[in-house]
Amino acid sequence: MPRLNIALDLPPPLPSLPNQPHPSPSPLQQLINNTLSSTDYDLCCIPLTNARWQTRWERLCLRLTEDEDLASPEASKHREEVDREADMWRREGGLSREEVNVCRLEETPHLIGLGPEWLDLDSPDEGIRFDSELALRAEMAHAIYVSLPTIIIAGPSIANRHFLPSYARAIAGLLQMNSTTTNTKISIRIPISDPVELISQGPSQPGTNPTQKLPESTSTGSKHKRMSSLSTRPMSIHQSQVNTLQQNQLQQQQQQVPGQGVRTFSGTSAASSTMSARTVVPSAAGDPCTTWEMWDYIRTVCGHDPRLSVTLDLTNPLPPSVGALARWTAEPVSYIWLPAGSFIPNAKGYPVLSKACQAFLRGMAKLSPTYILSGTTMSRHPAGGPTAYLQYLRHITTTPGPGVGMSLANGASAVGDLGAGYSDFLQAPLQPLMDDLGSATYDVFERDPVKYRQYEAAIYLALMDLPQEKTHAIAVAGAGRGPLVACCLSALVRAERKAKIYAVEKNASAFLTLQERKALEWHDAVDIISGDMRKVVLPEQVDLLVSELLGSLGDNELSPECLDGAARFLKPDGFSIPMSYTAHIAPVSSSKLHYEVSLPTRPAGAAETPYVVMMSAVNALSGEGPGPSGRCGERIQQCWQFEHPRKDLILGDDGLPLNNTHNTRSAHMSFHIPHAGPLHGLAGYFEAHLYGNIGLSIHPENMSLVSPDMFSWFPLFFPFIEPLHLPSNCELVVSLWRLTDRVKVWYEWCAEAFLPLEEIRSERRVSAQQIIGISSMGLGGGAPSPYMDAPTSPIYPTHGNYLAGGGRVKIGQTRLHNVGGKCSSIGL
Ligand SMILES: C[S@@+](CC[C@H](N)C(=O)[O-])C[C@H]1O[C@@H](n2cnc3c(N)ncnc32)[C@H](O)[C@@H]1O
Repeated sequence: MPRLNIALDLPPPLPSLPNQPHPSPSPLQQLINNTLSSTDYDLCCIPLTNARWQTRWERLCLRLTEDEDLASPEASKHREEVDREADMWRREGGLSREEVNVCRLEETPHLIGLGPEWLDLDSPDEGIRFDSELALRAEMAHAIYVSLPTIIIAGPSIANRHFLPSYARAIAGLLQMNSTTTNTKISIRIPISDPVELISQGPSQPGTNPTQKLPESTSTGSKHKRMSSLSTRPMSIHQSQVNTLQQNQLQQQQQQVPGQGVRTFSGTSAASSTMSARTVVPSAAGDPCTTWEMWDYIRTVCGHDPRLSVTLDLTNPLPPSVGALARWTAEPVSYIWLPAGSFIPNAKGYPVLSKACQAFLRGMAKLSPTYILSGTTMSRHPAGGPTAYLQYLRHITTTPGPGVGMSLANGASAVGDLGAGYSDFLQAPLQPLMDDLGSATYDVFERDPVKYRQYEAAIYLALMDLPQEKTHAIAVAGAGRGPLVACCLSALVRAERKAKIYAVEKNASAFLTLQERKALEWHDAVDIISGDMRKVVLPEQVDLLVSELLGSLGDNELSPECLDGAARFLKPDGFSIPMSYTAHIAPVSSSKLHYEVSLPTRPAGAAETPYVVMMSAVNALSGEGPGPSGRCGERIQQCWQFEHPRKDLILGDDGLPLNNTHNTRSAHMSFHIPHAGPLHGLAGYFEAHLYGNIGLSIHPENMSLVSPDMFSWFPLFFPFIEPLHLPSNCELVVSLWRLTDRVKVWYEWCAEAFLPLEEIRSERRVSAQQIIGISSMGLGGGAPSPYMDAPTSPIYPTHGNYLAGGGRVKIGQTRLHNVGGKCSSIGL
């Protein structure tokens, strides 16, 4: 496993600023250098600014409480002066020298900067929100000035979900600062879980501590005891609406029967009349997603900016659900914050991580996050001292073990060095029919011993079913540089059968290699024929038609069309190897792949094109089982099948089918989505039945049984232009078509999301009326729908095929992608 970076959150005190001109190195540089040279840490992490900045900001931006404000003439004069100073600061912005911990370019290369914890971008107090944003912009400007590689910004407050839009808008604004010139990245520190949600959903992971004290901000909703000094001004219409809304919510909450209501969590800050607004987006039992949902909201508002990432904070307990954890493997997690408190003591008192946490970190390794260890000097564990955390973490991150989530990276372990650099890299699928492959591409194919072993085994079994005394005939259609011809020759020897082999290849360059092999190795045992298998004529009919024209989805390199043309070669009782193949898909989430397909440098239509991808930072969204409604299929579902040879086709005089309609296909599949996530695309796989019990498979759940360690094919990725947000326990209906005209074949795809009524009405989720109540709680929202309990509600119809097995509420859909093959197609 590659070595991952580990950073030390430097404990206070930090060195004071230099007191002589241009010291080199500066005191901070010296501290960083000493730390990195005397330990095995790679980076250091410190707050960008210090307590003086907090003091000044609070003095300028917060109003004194009535107790503090003596209302004397001197006091109000003083207040006026401070207000003036505050407005000057609001106009000019900026930090002063003694307020920053980092002030020189040379100090930042090995540094991660922390933004202030005390800023409140989502405060219930509108003035505090605005002044927090101004303050953070000053920090960002400084971070950009000193070329800080990353600034980690404290995440939004779980208690203030209602004001998350303000938080996200402020971050979007930061990303715009010097956006064309700066490399400074922003990482949002998001807790791995919301302890309140975990407690309400049941027991936590063993080795974690669900009862630990909630962070202050979680329970109060406000980080500041005072109000904003801006709040002394006339209240905006928005703010007064928010206040009314919150009061209504509080009343509703008080009227609700305990245990059945909308979960709100509100508290008043000590001296503020403004309330917090913990509006929990309802999550299904077993899917703690509050904190992920906050991140999802922020990055969506920020347009999936590549300079924005997550710092996943493991201070809170891990959610007990593996699926809830696995979603982070498809997110841009650049940092993992590991406080000493997240370790547990082993029998000898050394700090170790729970088994669940180890598995989680191993699963995250594919994202190459940097770990930040904090609180290591606080002597929380009896043995090992401050370096014990680092040594243990190095051990965990360099030794392989089971990780969370299903691997979608077919053959990734077998491909080894050959696959280096392929992770999440988008490759245009090969078009071996339209294009002529280069020798280097054939070379890569031929390095996979498993594929040819399977073919040879299948050919051997087929030969064993032929009589020994006769001389048979075999056609290898699409022979390339000849490896399948070699497989046939070996199988003939093993099976003690005799056969003439005909090798057909349309790539004139590959045909040169075939000529050479015939001259030097095969001689009369093999006849080579140059041309398209749909047109060439063989001197005799054959017993076996061997081909490998399979793409990642099976049929996407036009194996069906080519083999329709080559079926003429077969005797009436002849066999094709492969005999059949199937296409399979699963809905996936991957912000990396979504970002890659959406890059402005890609050609038009790039986001409506299927790609071959060795999937790594990808999470499967679908779950096993039928879902709450009983309507859904497996986690990875079969779309369709092709069989060869087809005997039911009407053929023309040339022996070819009159048209290609028989090769069109359509599939409509329902998937259960147990854990909320954004749908970014579909992962496509194939399985081929070669002969007897021999096959090829890149289906993630079957590959290790059917053709273990085969690495010739990576999955196909069908992207969605716009991610579709899927809530937990919803149903996703995916439609995929294989279409064709006279000159090409193409795929079209789209998806729809539904929330089953069973789920909405289930005891585990809030009642349907409450759902409507929640969705209408935004400003201007009305009362719960009067149609809710009507038997033939237009919102929740309960009859008709479409809703067979119970109703469901449509919650979203994508557009149809690649209509008419306008963005991608495969030439016939
Ligand atoms: C995926 S490669 C397989 C090559 C080789 N059989 C192997 O397994 O390594 C497919 C081969 O079929 C050839 N091919 C594709 N369509 C063909 C057609 N219609 N007629 C003849 N050859 C074709 C391509 O040029 C290419 O060499």
